[in-house]
Amino acid sequence: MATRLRPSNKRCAVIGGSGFLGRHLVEKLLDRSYSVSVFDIRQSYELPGVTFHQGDLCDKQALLPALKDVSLVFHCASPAPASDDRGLFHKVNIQGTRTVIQACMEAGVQKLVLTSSASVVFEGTDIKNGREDLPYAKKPIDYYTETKIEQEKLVLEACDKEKGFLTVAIRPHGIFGPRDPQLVPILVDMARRGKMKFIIGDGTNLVDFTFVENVVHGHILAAERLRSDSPICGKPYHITNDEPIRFWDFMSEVLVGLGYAAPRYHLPYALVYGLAMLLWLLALILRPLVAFKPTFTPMRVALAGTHHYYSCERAKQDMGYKPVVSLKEGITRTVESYPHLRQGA
Ligand SMILES: NC(=O)c1ccc[n+]([C@@H]2O[C@H](COP(=O)([O-])OP(=O)(O)OC[C@H]3O[C@@H](n4cnc5c(N)ncnc54)[C@H](O)[C@@H]3O)[C@@H](O)[C@H]2O)c1
Ligand SMILES: CC(C)CCC[C@@H](C)[C@H]1CC[C@H]2C3=C(CC[C@]12C)[C@@]1(C)CC[C@H](O)[C@@](C)(C(=O)O)[C@@H]1CC3
Repeated sequence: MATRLRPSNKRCAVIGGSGFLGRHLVEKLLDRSYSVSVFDIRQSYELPGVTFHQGDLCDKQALLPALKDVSLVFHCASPAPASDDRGLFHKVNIQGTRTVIQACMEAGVQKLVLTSSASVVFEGTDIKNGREDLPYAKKPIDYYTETKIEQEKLVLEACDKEKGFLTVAIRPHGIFGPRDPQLVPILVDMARRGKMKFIIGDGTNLVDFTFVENVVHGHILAAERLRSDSPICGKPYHITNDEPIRFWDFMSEVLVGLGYAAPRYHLPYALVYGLAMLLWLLALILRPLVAFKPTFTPMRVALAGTHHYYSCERAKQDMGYKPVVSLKEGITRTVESYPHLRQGA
């Protein structure tokens, strides 16, 4: 029996759909009766109704089959920030994104929603209620952010109403939630290694952490409002929980929720940042001889010791965005989703 084709505007592809954000996005799109194809370099799950295409997004011929009869593409693939692999970031986030844009145009895709990052404007100094018109960081702190800036520029510049190819960039910050691979697991690993006894700085710095379902909600809102007469074409949008929280209160709530002690002793921010820079340089110099990855990178220390929270007023105004899960509920659901990371597990 022929499968009933959904209207073209309900046929989408999620590039990076095997990842943390990607899988939550796929699940919500299925709930909203989209037909979904996933393109990813790895397959991390199976879901009824999802067509998986395995390949490297840098390979256009691998990409094109996943974009057949698709009108909407979500691009949420990226190498893991912790890899700190400059060449890989450049290959995937810059050259690969060019390939994604070319493939979308060749395949007749009408809408491309990019998952960017609020940190494209972050240079390691305080940002309080930052708006989207802040300039891109001239000195990004790490290679990941350096390539996320170029990636966002490529996608927003590709927006062309005449050609019927509309793009928008979503800038989440500090995504957390069930199945997150890089925040809670790394935090717990540090706690288990006795590295979470200290608070970097005075502990009062406010930051955004965004529950993953709110990020998904923002992506789908943008996709469904992306039309040639919409104000969102070719623009970036912060999507946050709209509840800035003290960085160290968030860390403590997650750690205590999982049975670990909260950080207690303060260390001067400048001292820790200077040490992190020294360690980074040492790792760079010794890389040909020995590969080691410092836990306290300059980016992580900067994120831990400065204010960095962003206004999502533009998303509220242009897309009617508001968070669907509160920070408190998000933290509770996240802690409950990691029984294997509990102290003593
Ligand atoms: N996690 C956060 O806090 C956060 C915050 C802001 C923005 N982002 C952005 O959100 C997106 C998703 O992040 P995540 O946390 O889900 O990461 P993730 O690592 O869980 O998912 C990324 C996915 O991309 C895939 N991928 C990587 N290279 C690929 C390639 N060459 N070809 C095909 N697939 C490839 C990976 O296999 C993975 O499944 C990324 O673009 C990231 O920059 C993440
Ligand atoms: C106390 C330690 C120094 C920090 C321990 C927790 C740490 C592993 C996370 C705290 C903030 C997180 C974060 C990202 C990764 C994990 C943390 C550093 C992030 C760099 C992931 C990529 C995103 O694009 C990001 C830059 C963003 O804008 O959301 C993230 C910023 C926060």
